[in-house]
Amino acid sequence: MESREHLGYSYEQILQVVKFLKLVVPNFKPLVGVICGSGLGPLADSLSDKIEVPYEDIPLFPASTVVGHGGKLVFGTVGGVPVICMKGRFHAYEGYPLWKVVMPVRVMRLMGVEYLIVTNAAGGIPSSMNVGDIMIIKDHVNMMGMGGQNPLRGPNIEEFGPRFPAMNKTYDRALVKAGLKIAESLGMEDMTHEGVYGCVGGPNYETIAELLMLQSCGVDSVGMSTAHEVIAAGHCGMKVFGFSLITNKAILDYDSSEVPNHEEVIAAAKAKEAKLQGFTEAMIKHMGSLKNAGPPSMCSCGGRR
Ligand SMILES: O=P(O)(O)O[C@@H]1C[C@H](O)[C@@H](CO)O1
Ligand code: HPA
Repeated sequence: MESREHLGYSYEQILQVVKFLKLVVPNFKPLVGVICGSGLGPLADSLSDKIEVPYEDIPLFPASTVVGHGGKLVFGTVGGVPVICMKGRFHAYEGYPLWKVVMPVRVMRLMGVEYLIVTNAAGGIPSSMNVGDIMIIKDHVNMMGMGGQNPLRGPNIEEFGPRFPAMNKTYDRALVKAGLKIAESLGMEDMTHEGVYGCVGGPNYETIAELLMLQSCGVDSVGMSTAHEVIAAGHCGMKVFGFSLITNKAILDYDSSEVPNHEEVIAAAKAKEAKLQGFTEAMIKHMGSLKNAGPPSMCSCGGRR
């Protein structure tokens, strides 16, 4: 066969990472995976009985290079629910190919994760969204994917999922509704929205014309991550819940004197640390209760696991 560009880790390489982690945390089967967005690493701090593994100690793992992304896998529990947390994610703009960006999602799946919580820092487009609000993600527009940059590009690994996966059910509706209810029960209803996340490549923030285009496409929050992880998670049958922390308002006015910057992004995340920890913990407990009550794994991963 004609040779093709190298497009990812093999199933065996991902298993190799899983085998390493199972030696570090024997008998630990996480139900929930959490990916912490920019400045949102403290979401991992509320885990009990924590075991932290720096990315540099894990075979084949990329390194976190962005300020506000810690660079550790954290294992622990929340209300008795076993959780694996990525304190620090990888972005395409760091120079990583997308198959590398999503490798930890596949590792999580093979460790046993059934529910994935993705979080991010993002710019808020509707004027009703304020800095410090959260937006529960009901769907995404993946600008990078539409240009052909997709973490599933290349040979399909059948053990994870099909060649042509559907994406219309990937943000689990029941979890979106549960998230809205949980936010209300925590007194967060005035700061909680439901909307569509738009993924751009970064690392520059958007021009005004780009933001206006995204707005006209139905995008409510804009960021530089998440969609790739969600695609990989949907491909291997995970149930996904996600939220954006609105760290800055999209600037749509040519005469505005404001300029978006990463410092304000980190500061906005710091200011909401406690609330977001409480919200994420409640979502994890809810996922634990679904597992106890409901039917077994919905994963499409078959074969060799
Ligand atoms: O990892 P996330 O998507 O939360 O980080 C956002 C996007 C860029 O990495 C950075 C820009 O400030 O924050
Ligand atoms: N645009 C893109 N990514 C972001 C933003 C933004 O305004 N804020 C935080 N991450």
